[in-house]
This record gives sequence, structure tokens and C-alpha cells, in this order.
Amino acid sequence: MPDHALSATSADWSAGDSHAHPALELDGLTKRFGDRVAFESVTLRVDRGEVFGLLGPNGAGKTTLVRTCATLVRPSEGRARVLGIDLEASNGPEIRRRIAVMPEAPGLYGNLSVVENLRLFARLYGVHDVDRAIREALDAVDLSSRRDDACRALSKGLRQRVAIARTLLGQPELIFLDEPTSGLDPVAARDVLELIASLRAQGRTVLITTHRLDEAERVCDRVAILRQRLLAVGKPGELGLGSQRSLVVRVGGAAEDAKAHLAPVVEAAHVVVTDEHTLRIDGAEPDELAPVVAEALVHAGDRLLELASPRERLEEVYLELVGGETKESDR
Ligand SMILES: Nc1ncnc2c1ncn2[C@@H]1O[C@H](COP(=O)(O)OP(=O)(O)OP(=O)(O)O)[C@@H](O)[C@H]1O
Repeated sequence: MPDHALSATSADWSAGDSHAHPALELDGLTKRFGDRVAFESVTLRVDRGEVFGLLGPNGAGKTTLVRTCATLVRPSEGRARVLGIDLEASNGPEIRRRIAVMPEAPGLYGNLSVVENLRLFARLYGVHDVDRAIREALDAVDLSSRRDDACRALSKGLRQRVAIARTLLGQPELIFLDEPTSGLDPVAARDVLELIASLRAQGRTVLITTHRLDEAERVCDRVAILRQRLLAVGKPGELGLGSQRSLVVRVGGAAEDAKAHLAPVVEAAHVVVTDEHTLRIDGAEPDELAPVVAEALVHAGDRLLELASPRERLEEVYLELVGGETKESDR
């Protein structure tokens, strides 16, 4: 695990112009509800302009971490800065003025039109030029043509875009999107991910929570895996412990036999037998190696059950770190 990425230490905690600070700096942040730990000892830094993914299974503490950073929940221990502002109750109004949160349930008024919803929230947020803010927000999510439709008449994917437009109304510097693709079909989810990528292109900082690895990989510059504690932080391709240069091979027969069959095409020193039926081949580009390995094994009469790509390896790392299933006690 690239633990350098976890090293936002107290030494980094310097005062100064809040615009020069990272979007988010957490130092040993902990939240407990009575005996129940929502998250603990989270030290993390999110830079400006990043799309940052907070990954974890149900009950991992993702939503509570977002709510804490958004000043909606008070931390039990540790400290944090949001856009360079100390996370303290007295700074709540200033922090909330400069961030936006989209909760998992978007909470739009179904009977009101898109534009009426946005107008309502723009007034609540104290936006100055409401019409302009709405126009820009609708343009950003490509929904101008549906501005007069009632929200209840929109698909779930379009409603999610309205909810994202709502977060843009106050020109936030940092946007938290809690499970932005939850409940969407693959096409609507892809649209929302593209929208998030376009927010980055506009120079915004976005933190999304998700339990979907593939989404995090697609859209995030960096991801953190959380299960109460931070288990890993890094670029999606780095989290597999260098696994992007390795290939996992599972065969029906003995792994040792398969290793022997691979001798003509792969140096033995690069092949590690990880269990009775599984090998790992290190130090080569998987895309180049996979067809060669497959051909050699099939030629030797091995039954090839799986050739895992780095994407799948990241998933393995994730499952290994979070322990696969969610414990009932974590819910
Ligand atoms: N207001 C609360 N009071 C008591 N416990 C809470 C409260 N909010 C969250 N928790 C507990 O904190 C833990 C973390 O919950 P949280 O909702 O942050 O997880 P999550 O990763 O967002 O999960 P999900 O993906 O299911 O939304 C859970 O054990 C949850 O029951």
C-alpha cells in the first residue's frame, strides 16, 4: 500500500491564506456515536481540482465522514480544515457557504419544475443573481431544455442531474456527492460520471462516496478505501500494490504444472504459485502477457479458468482490505 499517501502529518498543518490550502485536510479525525465508531483516526488530504473517491462497503463511515466535513456532524476527536478553514462550530457558516453537499437522497420537490426547485434552493442558499446561477447550473448539467418539466416527470438519472445542478448554485469550491450513481441504470450512471468528469474540467474539487470500484477507477484521480479506518489511499492504478504489472492465472489443474508449461514463455523467477490452482506472474504488461500465457496453457492442455487483469486485481485488493462482506455489526 502506498502509505506515503497517508502521511498528511501534523507538520503540514500550517496557517495562512485559506485559498492556498488543499480542499480538505483531515488529521486523526474520529467520529463515534456512543460506543459505535463511525470512522476513526482518518488522516487525509484532498487537493484542489481533484475528483477524490471515498470507497467502502455499507456502514464504512463514508456518509458520516462527509457530513462531518460539511459541518453537519461534530467530530469526536482530531482536527480538520475544509478549504483552509478550521473545522469548528464557529466556522460552520463560512465553510457551508463555500461547499455543497448532495446527499444520497436528492430531496427535490416532485410537483415543482426543475427551475422552480432550483429557484427555491438558490434563495435558501442566499444566491445573489438567482437567474444567472440557475442558467449556469442547468448548462453545466445539460438540462436547460427540461427546465420547465416537473421533477416527478423526470427519470431518476435526470433527477440526479438536477440534484447536481443544485449543488452548483452557490459556486462551491468543494462539492461532496454522496453515492451519486446509487440506484441508476448503467447508462444514467455513466452520464453522471461524465458530468463529474466535466466538473473537474471546470476546475472544481469533487469528493464522491461510492462502493463501486469500477466507478471510482473511471472518474477519480485518487481514491481512499475506508472501513472505519483508512485502509489505503492512492491513484486507482496504484492501489493494487503494483499489481498493474502482474497477472493472476487460475487453472483447473495443479498450479505447479501450469508453471512448468509456462517456462518457454515466462521466466520462472517471475512466476509465483499463490495456491494449488493459482499463479501470479509479476513484472510484465498484463495486456501483452495475457494472450501469450493463454496460448501456452491451452497448448499444454491446461484448463484455464481465469486470467485476471489489473482492474480485477484492484477489486481483489479492495475485497481483501474491507474483508469482503459487511458485518452485521457495522450496519
Ligand atoms: N446518527 C447516527 N447515530 C448513530 N449511529 C450512526 C449515525 N449515523 C451513522 N451511524 C453509524 O455509523 C456507522 C457508519 O455509517 P455511515 O452511514 O457513515 O456509513 P456509510 O459508509 O455511508 O454506509 P452506506 O454506504 O450504507 O451509506 C454505521 O455503523 C452507522 O450505523
